[in-house]
Amino acid sequence: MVQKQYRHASGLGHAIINSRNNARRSQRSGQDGTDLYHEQRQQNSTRLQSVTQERDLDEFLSTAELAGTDFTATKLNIKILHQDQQNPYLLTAEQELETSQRQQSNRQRLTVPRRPAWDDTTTPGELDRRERAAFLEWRRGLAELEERHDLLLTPFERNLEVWRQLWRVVERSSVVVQICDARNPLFYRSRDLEVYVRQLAETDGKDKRNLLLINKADMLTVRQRRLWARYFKREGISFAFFSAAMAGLEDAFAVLNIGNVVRQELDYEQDLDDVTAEDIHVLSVDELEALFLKTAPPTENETEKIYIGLVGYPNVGKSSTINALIGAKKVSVSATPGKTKHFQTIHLSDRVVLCDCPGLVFPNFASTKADLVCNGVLPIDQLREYTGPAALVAKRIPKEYIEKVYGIKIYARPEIDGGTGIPTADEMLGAYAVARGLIRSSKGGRPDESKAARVILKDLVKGKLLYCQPPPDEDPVEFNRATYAI
Ligand SMILES: Nc1nc2c(ncn2[C@@H]2O[C@H](COP(=O)(O)OP(=O)(O)OP(=O)(O)O)[C@@H](O)[C@H]2O)c(=O)[nH]1
Repeated sequence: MVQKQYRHASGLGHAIINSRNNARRSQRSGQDGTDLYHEQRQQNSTRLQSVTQERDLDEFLSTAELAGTDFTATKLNIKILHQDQQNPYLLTAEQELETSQRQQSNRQRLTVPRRPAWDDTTTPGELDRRERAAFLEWRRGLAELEERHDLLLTPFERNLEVWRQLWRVVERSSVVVQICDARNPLFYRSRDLEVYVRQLAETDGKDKRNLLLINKADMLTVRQRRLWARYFKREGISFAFFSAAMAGLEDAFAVLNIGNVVRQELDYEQDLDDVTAEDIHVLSVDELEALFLKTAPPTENETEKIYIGLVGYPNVGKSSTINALIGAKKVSVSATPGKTKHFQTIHLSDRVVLCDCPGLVFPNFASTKADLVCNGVLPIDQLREYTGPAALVAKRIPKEYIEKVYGIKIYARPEIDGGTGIPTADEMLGAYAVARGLIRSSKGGRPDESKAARVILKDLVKGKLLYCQPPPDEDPVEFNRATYAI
């Protein structure tokens, strides 16, 4: 029993014993026992460094068995974190890096299905068979990517009929507009669709162009638009900012752009110098229509119609954009994903015809399910595991901002008590549930965190709680600072 206790305490015990022995050894090594200066120095240096000490410390960290406690050592600073500070459904910084490297090396496998080749001799039956076979092959490739490489993908469209609609839109259009949500443009962009558009242009011999329309630009600050504009320009991506919500509200819309000029001067930054006021201008509907015409490849004559394909994930605002363009409610707008079911053509003017594709989720990488929920591609009402997405909200959006939006107070375990100062999912949800009186009757009146999560996550997706993802290599905290300072 005694032995067992001794073994159990070996890490910490050894660290202490070694340190005592070191001290004794150093005392003994003094020739005459009077060299106090050297002794002190030796003791001091033992305290401040070193290899031996690190070894003892490592041993301590790797063998300590304090239940519910995790250790992180940063240089000479040791932080003791409670395990509940790291949500098991989120990735650690190391895992994030590792996942992102794996994603990078498999990026070219995120394809959209291609329509197989056909000509006048192909019968409809034969084409149907080929399309099904090609589609199955494509699905197999993505399934393999998910399973063998352990990569999480968006819940991409698995209905061949929807992809057939996309094929028709892309074949028909001379400009393919991918509409993205400004809060995370790259998440909603399919690079491979752009490749497909270029390939089709080559095989069909009819020029086609790509355009990325960053909708919901009203959710971005001027600086955020500038950083994105710089990124897109450097990447050679044709882009434009738009706000379907503001398009009809002239005063609010004007503020978006007048604000630009004033604030642009105020927050002048050298490295954003190559971004012009035009690059970050939020287009009016007339300007958007003019951009479609300008982007389209030259036509043989002035009367030839130009087909503009509008493509995008559910809920990025395709219907709102079309409504803004046509200026009348001919297309219904809804907050429910997946409303637009069929490819429809809308004659905007004598020259411009819009081809509206059903909203569809492209294959793209995601780091966690929580990330998918926060980007609005997994339905919140059917959510069972809500702590991951809630923890992501609490991690990304400063506590003070959440408190202000809801008029609540959130307790977060302070750093001195092993916390991070950032609320955990439970701390944030508990505070919200208590403040709103969301109580679980079946659990003896305990706060209903699941209901709280649903409300908060829906507010995030709607933009009431605002978080914007920065371009690659930009710091998210810095990127969102102005939003949370208001
Ligand atoms: N803040 C803001 N919200 C917008 C904007 N455009 C659309 N929305 C909102 O985003 C939600 C989805 O808009 P829709 O136009 O229905 O989206 P959709 O892409 O047509 O969706 P599907 O029909 O499912 O394909 C609605 O709640 C809109 O009010 C915008 O420019 N700014």
